[in-house]
Amino acid sequence: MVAIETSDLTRRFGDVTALSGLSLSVEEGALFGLLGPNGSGKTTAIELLTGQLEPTSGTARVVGRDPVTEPMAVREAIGILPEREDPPSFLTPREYLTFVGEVRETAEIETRIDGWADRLEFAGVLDALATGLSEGERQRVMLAAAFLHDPDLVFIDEPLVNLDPIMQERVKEQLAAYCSRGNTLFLSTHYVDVAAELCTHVGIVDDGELVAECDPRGMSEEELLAYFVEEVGGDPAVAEARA
Ligand SMILES: Nc1ncnc2c1ncn2[C@@H]1O[C@H](COP(=O)(O)OP(=O)(O)OP(=O)(O)O)[C@@H](O)[C@H]1O
Repeated sequence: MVAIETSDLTRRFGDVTALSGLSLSVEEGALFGLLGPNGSGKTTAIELLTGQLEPTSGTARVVGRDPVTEPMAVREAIGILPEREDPPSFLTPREYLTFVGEVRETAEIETRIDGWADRLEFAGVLDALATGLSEGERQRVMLAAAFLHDPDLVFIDEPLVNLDPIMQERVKEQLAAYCSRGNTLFLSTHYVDVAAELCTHVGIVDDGELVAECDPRGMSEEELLAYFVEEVGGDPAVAEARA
């Protein structure tokens, strides 16, 4: 079954074409990574697929629904962690996650909050005001919010930003476990190591265009980096320096 399908999806902002003719298919159970340099269109793609932005042209289906005509149905079916999002400073993580759980009509909210706080190691700050949380703690709370109602498909823009190396490993384990249960993840990242280590499929975008797709399993990080640099027309010395 297909979780996400796009055809010629395009978004312009005035003279800037943020995303140009994206045609993509993501199977259910995939851990799909949209990999691209800064400004290549990754966030725009996520915003189009999650119904936050309307395309200039082209179409998308997400869990069988059209994000333009059925944005609420898409929103109900998915989880999302945008690139820049924090829990409100005047609420505790527990209060914020309870609110999200209630809006999402989540069963056993308390148990799920405790479960995610244990898995992502923020139980110690569950009842502290969010204003005092570190960047990494905020990111973990927001990750928990994206997964709290146990959606079949989750979008995450730059999943490991602000996390220390130990917590990065913990989050990678959780993301892989989520997909191993048959769920689908759509990540955007400009980190090749994240794509190489985690993803079952990678799409490379450059300047708003999908320039290549590959299965990174069986590729080393260096091989994926060399492939990425070649596809985005970067300086090969960057990849050679890492080999
Ligand atoms: N609301 C907007 N108005 C004008 N231009 C925009 C808008 N949103 C995005 N753009 C432009 O579209 C292009 C793609 O932006 P986008 O944020 O999708 O890239 P990205 O790959 O997510 O970048 P990064 O990795 O730096 O987060 C950029 O040139 C950006 O300046």
